[in-house]
Amino acid sequence: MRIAVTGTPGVGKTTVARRLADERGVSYVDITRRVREGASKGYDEERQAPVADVDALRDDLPEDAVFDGHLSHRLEPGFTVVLRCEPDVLRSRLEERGWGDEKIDENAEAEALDVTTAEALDTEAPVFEFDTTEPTVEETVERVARAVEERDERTGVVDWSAYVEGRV
Ligand SMILES: Nc1ncnc2c1ncn2[C@@H]1O[C@H](COP(=O)(O)OP(=O)(O)O)[C@@H](O)[C@H]1O
Repeated sequence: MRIAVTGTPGVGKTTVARRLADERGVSYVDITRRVREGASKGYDEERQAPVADVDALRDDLPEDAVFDGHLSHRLEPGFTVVLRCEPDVLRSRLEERGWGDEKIDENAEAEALDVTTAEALDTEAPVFEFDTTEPTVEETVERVARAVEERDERTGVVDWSAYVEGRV
């Protein structure tokens, strides 16, 4: 089965996807890296990032794998895991990466507004949403693995509306 691990930068995709792939003994696919290394069509100057070629990405994926990337839910997975993180905690994770304020604001806002979850729900795959704010990495991986086994589809597990209201 193909499992997509998606969400805003900093929510924990790489950490969780690598461990999940290890546990399941399947390939780990870094989708963002594939875009950077050629699965792209042009360059977005404003975002300073290549524009992903989703069709090219989709054509070249193993049958049994865990996909890591904020686009991975668009690659027709069998199951989508959307990781979530409280926006202020997310801000500190992104600050640790040395990201600039504008990029941090943009991503914290997208997280607060459930952007990735809404996109994932617009695809065919069942969606499992998981909050990584409080639990340890180990707890998160265990819960995600169990949810995949049990096909425990669930969304609406977080509500960051207070964050949005605090900023209007
Ligand atoms: N429960 C958790 N699940 C995943 N990552 C977590 C969790 N709690 C804290 N983290 C930390 O958050 C950071 C997430 O980074 P990363 O996995 O690269 O995110 P992403 O791939 O979404 O950008 C890591 O430093 C990780 O250790």
